[in-house]
Amino acid sequence: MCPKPSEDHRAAAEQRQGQLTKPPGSLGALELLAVRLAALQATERPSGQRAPIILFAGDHGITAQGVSAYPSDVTVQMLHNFANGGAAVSVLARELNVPLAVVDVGTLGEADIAGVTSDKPRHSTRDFSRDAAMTDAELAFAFDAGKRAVERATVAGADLVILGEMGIGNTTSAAAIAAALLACRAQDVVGAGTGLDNDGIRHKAQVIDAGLSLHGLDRGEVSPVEVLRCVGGFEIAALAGAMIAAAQRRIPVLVDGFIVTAAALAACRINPDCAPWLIYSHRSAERGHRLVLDALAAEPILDLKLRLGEGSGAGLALPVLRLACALHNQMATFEEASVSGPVP
Ligand SMILES: O=C(O)c1ccc[n+]([C@@H]2O[C@H](COP(=O)([O-])O)[C@@H](O)[C@H]2O)c1
Ligand SMILES: Cc1cc2nc[nH]c2cc1C
Repeated sequence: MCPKPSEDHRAAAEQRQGQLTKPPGSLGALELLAVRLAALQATERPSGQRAPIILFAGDHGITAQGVSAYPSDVTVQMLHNFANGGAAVSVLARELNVPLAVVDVGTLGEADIAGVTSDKPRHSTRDFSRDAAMTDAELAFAFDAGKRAVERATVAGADLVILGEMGIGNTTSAAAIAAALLACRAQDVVGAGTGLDNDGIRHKAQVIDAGLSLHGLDRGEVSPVEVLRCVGGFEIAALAGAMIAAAQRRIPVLVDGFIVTAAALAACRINPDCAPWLIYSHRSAERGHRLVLDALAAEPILDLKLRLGEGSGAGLALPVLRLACALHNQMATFEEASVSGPVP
């Protein structure tokens, strides 16, 4: 069970929005965002100041089938880049003045990396075109690793958490999860990922359809836990666990791109009560993202043709969210500013 947003605070925030010196609705989605955050944070003054980023990384056995434009080595190489402050999300975290926690929940890396938390059930998932990606125990471990990361990142309090991921091959896993849960063909949700050409995308779709058929996940009415176990990734399972853990702690989540949204779809199927706590940062350029967002009735904040991952889209949406709060909290009312309301 997850708690429900505060309807009293939502009503108070809606009323305040109606009194601020602007025509009603003129700040569009920013008004809805501030009202929604007020309800989630159960406060009259919503905030996005304390917004730790948690980035989960894992490797994928399915890369053996030639489904990514990059080799699996890049996942661990990027962990070093995150730790050294040179990745896109590292720059955003510095500029936004938020902490970045990087958690290795299943990369191929053998050695510990300074600045990266290692909490992994196994090095890489299995190739889901041959075997289930993980065992029940490995799935449970990764799911709980997500929960542990939320606990660590929010001990000092958090207004929300930003969730991101890194894992070569994970758009294949995310598309497989989406196709299984939305009961559609892989071709409806598959995309270029890090940069496949059209032939590569067709091959990727065939690999996914064959995997779904092998695991009996192409027949609708599938268990979301079984979908995660058979075709998921450790970072995707950790993301789903983190979302449910955050919702249980009344902490809103800023959801990043295609992969984090696929994790959100799984989390919402596992525990529908977590849905109100998930805020979608952007519409990714990855082709399947629109369909998954629509299935979640999600209206993302930005649409900037991003397709990087790492939590970078969510980082870019954070200033909009912070400014929506500042406007809500600081604008004068018609009465305070002695401004006339609409013509009666
Ligand atoms: O966030 C997105 O929408 C997104 C779209 C395409 C690719 N990515 C990133 O690219 C990697 C996966 O791409 P691929 O082609 O290896 O499956 C992974 O590290 C993701 O963070 C991320
Ligand atoms: C370089 C690189 C950086 C990334 N960040 C997230 N996914 C990525 C994939 C690649 C290939």
